[in-house]
Amino acid sequence: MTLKILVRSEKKKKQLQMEKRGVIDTWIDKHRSIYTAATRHAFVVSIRDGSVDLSSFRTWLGQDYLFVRGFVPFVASVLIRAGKESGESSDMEVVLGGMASLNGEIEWFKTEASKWDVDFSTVVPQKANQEYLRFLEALMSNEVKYSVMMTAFWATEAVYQESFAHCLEDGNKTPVELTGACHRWGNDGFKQYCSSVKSIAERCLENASGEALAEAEDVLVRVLEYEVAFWEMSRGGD
Ligand SMILES: Cc1ncc(CO)c(N)n1
Repeated sequence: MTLKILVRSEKKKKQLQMEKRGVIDTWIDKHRSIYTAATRHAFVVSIRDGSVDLSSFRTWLGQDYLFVRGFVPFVASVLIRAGKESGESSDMEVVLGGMASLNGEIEWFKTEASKWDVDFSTVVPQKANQEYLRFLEALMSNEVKYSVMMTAFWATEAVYQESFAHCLEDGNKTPVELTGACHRWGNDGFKQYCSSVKSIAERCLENASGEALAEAEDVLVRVLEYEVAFWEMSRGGD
């Protein structure tokens, strides 16, 4: 290949890659500071550098167990909408896969609770947890557009994926007792699943009205804010 043709084909490749960037990436760029706050929170960074305070971890564990129990009905409602609105596409299978992994997740929380001596029956949901779940509950309404719901669903899962994958990246000093949590959300399968959910959301947003786009962007930012507030709870210790 001559140099000219090579340069041209590289340009073309770049163009194609650019075209693949969807509206969600544009929003993340626009709201980069809150996105980083959600995915590189001090609690997550402390897991990665090994300085994590175990009482913070126990607080997070108890609160996240309650969150996940509240998250299941939200995912179930996404599943119902996927069955109704996505026609022949595979949205339903993707969401069903997410539901299935939540089953294992709840079991994992219980095992961790006994390991860390956390008694879930006495854990009380904190304000940030309640508010986040109330927000997700409002998104379960039939009035909420499928594209908006999917955007929220993706953002919730993606924050955990990005956060815990960071704790496993090169150079980490993550304590071995905490690698289970990191693998749960930081593994490649979960990354792939998040990417499938993102593609669904992007496909819906491509055909969305201006109003739906504005709502989806707003919901994305709010999820990121709720995630930051959720991590913040761990600061309080038990
Ligand atoms: C707060 C929170 N956000 C996202 C997830 C991922 O499912 C989780 N378990 N908890």
